[in-house]
Amino acid sequence: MKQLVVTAAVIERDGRILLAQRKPETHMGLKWEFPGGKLEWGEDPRAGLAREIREELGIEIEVGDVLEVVSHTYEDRHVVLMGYSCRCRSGELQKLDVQDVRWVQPDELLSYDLAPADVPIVEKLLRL
Ligand SMILES: Nc1nc2c([nH]c(=O)n2[C@H]2C[C@H](O)[C@@H](COP(=O)(O)OP(=O)(O)OP(=O)(O)O)O2)c(=O)[nH]1
Repeated sequence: MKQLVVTAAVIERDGRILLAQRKPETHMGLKWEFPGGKLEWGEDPRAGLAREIREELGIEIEVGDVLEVVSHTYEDRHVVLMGYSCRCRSGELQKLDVQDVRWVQPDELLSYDLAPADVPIVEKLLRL
């Protein structure tokens, strides 16, 4: 089984959180998640997360503290998912490598069809 280290951005703006929908042809296709992706070998996690967000959404973010770290085993892979609190710095949101995006009120996050590994991150967010 492969093991992936994945970073995810919990981006807050005006009290709402950004969710992204995965493209249909990917693992967990059409599930909603916090945008981000796999780290490259040797890459600093915050730099890797800023890179992924630039590539997927065309915006620059400020990556803050770790919100939660989740270990989740899917059928074919073990994912270590690191969720960071983030803010937008500049740029216009574009759907460069995501199916869709949505700014969501925190109390509505759990009504989305989330990637299962993301649920503990949402629960942590809701406890804060
Ligand atoms: N970016 C991101 N990925 C997540 C989250 N939750 C979660 O389980 N994942 C999983 C889905 C994927 O297996 C992996 C991230 O992979 P990715 O987004 O970089 O790339 P990918 O679809 O091309 O992956 P792959 O099929 O090529 O292995 O982590 C999340 O909140 N954000």
